[in-house]
Amino acid sequence: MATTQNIPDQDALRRMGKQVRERLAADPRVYKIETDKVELFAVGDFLTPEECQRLCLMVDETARPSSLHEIGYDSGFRTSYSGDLNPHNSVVKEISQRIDNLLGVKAIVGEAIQGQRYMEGQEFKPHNDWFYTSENYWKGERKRGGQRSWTTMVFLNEVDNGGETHFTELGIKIEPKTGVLLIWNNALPDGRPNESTIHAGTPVLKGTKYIITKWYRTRKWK
Ligand SMILES: O=C(O)CCC(=O)C(=O)O
Ligand SMILES: [Fe+2]
Repeated sequence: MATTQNIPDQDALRRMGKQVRERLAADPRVYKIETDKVELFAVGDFLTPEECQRLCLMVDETARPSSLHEIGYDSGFRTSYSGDLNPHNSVVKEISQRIDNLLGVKAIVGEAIQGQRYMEGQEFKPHNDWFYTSENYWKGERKRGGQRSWTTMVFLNEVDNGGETHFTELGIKIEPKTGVLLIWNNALPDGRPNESTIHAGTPVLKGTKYIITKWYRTRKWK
C-alpha cells in the first residue's frame, strides 16, 4: 500500500529553493557547476585575500575539536576543529550580510558563521548537511529554526595537497581556492532532502585548510 511520508518543513524548503534559485540565476557572478542532480554553484573571488587572512586568524582563535549531534570527536568522523565566529565582530557581520544578500534571504534564517580548520590528516567523512528528523536531536533543531535549506561555504586558503570538498555521489571534487564561495541546495526542488548532496572534506595531506560555512534554515534561527 502506498504511504505518504510527512516531510518536516517541506513547503518552506520548496519555497526557499525557488527564491534562492531565481536570485542566483540573475546574478552574473554566480557560476553553475555542471551536474543535474544537485543545485550547486560557485562564486570566484567572493572574499578578498585580506579578508580570508583575517578570517583564518579568527578561526584559529575559536576552533575547538568539532562536535556532531550523533557521534563524538573520537569516532574519527569529523576530525577538524571548528567554532562559531563572533557575530558582533564588524568584519564577520559584514561578510555574513554579504552572503545573505547574495542568496536574497532574510538574515533571521541564517545561522552564525562557523569557522573550520583541518590540519594534516584531518577530514570530515561523507555526510549530508540536513538534520535527520527521525533522530532525537531534531526535537531541539525543529524549534531552533527547523531544517537546513542552503549551505554556503568559503575556502579561505589553498592547501598543498588534499582537503577537497568531495561530492561523492556526483563524482565532483572541488579544490580549495582562496576566496571561492560554494553554494548548494540541500533539498530537491519539491522540498524533499536531496540525497545526492552527500559530501566530504577529504583528508588534508599537506598544509592546513581553513573554511567558513553558513547554513540557512527554513525558519528563524535561534
Ligand atoms: O571541508 C569541507 O570541504 C566540507 C565541510 C562540510 O561539509 C561542512 O562543514 O558541513
Ligand atoms: Fe557538510
